Amino acid sequence: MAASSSSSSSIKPIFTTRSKSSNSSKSSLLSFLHNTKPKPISLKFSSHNSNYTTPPSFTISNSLQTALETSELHVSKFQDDLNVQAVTPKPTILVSEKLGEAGLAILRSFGNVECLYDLSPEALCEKISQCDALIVRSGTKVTRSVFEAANGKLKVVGRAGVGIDNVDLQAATEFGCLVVNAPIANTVAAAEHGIALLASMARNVSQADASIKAGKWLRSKYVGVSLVGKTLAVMGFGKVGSEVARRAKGLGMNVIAHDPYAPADKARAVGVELVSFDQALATADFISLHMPLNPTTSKIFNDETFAKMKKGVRIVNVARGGVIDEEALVRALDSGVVAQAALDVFTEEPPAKDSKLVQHENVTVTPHLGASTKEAQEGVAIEIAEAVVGALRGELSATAINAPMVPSEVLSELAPYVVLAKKLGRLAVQLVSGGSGIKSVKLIYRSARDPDDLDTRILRAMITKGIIEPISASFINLVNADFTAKQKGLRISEERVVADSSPEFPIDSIQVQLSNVDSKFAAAVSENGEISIEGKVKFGIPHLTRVGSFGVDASLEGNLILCRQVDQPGMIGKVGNILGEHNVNVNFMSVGRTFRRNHGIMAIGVDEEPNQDSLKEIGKVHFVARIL
Ligand SMILES: NC(=O)c1ccc[n+]([C@@H]2O[C@H](COP(=O)([O-])OP(=O)(O)OC[C@H]3O[C@@H](n4cnc5c(N)ncnc54)[C@H](O)[C@@H]3O)[C@@H](O)[C@H]2O)c1
Ligand SMILES: O=C(O)[C@H](O)COP(=O)(O)O
Repeated sequence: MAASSSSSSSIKPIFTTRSKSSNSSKSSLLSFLHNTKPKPISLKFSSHNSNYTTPPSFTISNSLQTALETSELHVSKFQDDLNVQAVTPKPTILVSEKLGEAGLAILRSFGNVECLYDLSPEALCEKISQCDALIVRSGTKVTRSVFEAANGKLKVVGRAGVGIDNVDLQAATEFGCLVVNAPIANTVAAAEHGIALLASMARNVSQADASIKAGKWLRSKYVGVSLVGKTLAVMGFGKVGSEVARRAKGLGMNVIAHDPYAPADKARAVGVELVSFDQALATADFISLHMPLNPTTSKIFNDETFAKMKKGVRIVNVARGGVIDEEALVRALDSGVVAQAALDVFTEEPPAKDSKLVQHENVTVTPHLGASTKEAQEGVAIEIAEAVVGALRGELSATAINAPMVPSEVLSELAPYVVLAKKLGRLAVQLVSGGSGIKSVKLIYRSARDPDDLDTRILRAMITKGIIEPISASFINLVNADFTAKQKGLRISEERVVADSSPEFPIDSIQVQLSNVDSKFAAAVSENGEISIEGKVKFGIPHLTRVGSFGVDASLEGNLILCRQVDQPGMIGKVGNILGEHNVNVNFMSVGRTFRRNHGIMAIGVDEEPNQDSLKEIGKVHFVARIL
């Protein structure tokens, strides 16, 4: 290799990416979920990825200062000995409503648990800034003020139950706070309560009970109606609705259902016909509500829709009070359009003592007891405690409401690509010249897998995080990456390219393209005028494999120097010497060129971060510097 001695070079040749070499830092996906100072939590993945030789336990460190994090991924030989709590300060978990003992025991084994029931909104706001996690049921309103008062400390809100209408999800997302729920454990309890209300309403059980206790014996007043042969419309054919349908069929009812999102085959499997909203209202003798409360379902049962119902219809609501316009229901009861209603839930809980609806003689009420069986409460407590502890450990939750839900086996497989994704995002943003604002990002995944068999949401979130974190004043995590990107006017699109390789590995390569921006490293600009970089995972390690039009092979570990050069003998030696003189150890060099003796780039991996002097000197090497 020969270095030319001719002159006339502009000296802005070097682009470096730096990294924290942080084997000591045991930060985790939690710091990626919540980005305060890196907290030492280790993230464990199961070991079925054949890229690994030892059962992998990764430490993903997170440092805002570092431009490109490397040395982040390492295989711990002490995985089984790693006691998470020993390396993690105990998080504080506030439980604001009664939770089953089994769940509390799980929480106590992990953090400091404070059970403070019946906190006023003000007291909750005051307390929350000391809490890493908050666990609620339906009685605690987790408002924007709570997230504001948390001052960045609150990492996860756990809803011990299904409905998350009492949590301001938008605010949670903006503040990067993960929300998880416990969607499974109370399904049967809610369905059983629905059936209990249905039967007791039809047979006037609660009214008759009250009258007999008041010393009366009114046998003819409380003649009921039969269920068998009647049509029940289940509104919302999800977990609870389908269980109610199953049970109602067992009672000999004809069951129809309305749910705009339920698959017809799921209904068919239960022997239920899916019908339109209006059809359900017009046909049903009984209507049972099982949809969530959200802006589209709020007061969906109102004067107009009651008018479409069969006269004398009977309504059960174990979903949410807010799906009914309660004043309209009183009018429908008074006019006889609705013969009876059985309600477990109310717009305001508890409802006003003089509520006309509650006091109505044709209304049966219970105080939001749907989920209140011993079995369901123990189950919910365990379900939510595990979800919250998992989130605090940095694991992605399968019940996350405002973040991609990634099953653990998928996460395990994607783990090295998650690291690659973040590094590519970080690298891409550093290639942009100072004055350019990034507006459009394209992510291209090359994979032999069927698109349905590859969930890229977490990769997209990681690349987005990598790109916007350095250009954002607020902390960015998986929860708020997309939101913040949108706020910044960043358009992110994804493309899948079918690769001709083995589907054994989920992804061949990930390419990040930034369009309509100038680059401080001209070689990173592809023929199409975009900043373009591509990476692959090789033996579990993220590699940079393409910069602009140049193929390279640089492990994204340690510090990386990228420089443009003219391909000719002597270049590697020259640059290597300069680094050696500055006591910077080179651990690899990769040269990419379009064709022989033409322009190329050099990717140099170094153990120590090179100082400005050494970079300047490298810049003086003519054929390294000249073409930049
Ligand atoms: N009373 C209680 O104690 C209690 C207990 C458990 C659940 N719940 C409530 O019951 C509801 C259902 O719970 P789940 O676990 O079955 O939830 P789920 O998500 O499994 O089911 C909800 C279903 O409603 C459907 N849906 C959404 N919008 C709809 C609309 N406009 N019309 C008809 N269907 C619509 C969805 O597609 C989904 O299939 C929730 O509101 C939950 O909070 C109450
Ligand atoms: O949405 C739910 O899970 C139910 O409404 C249960 O609410 P609870 O936890 O307040 O009983």
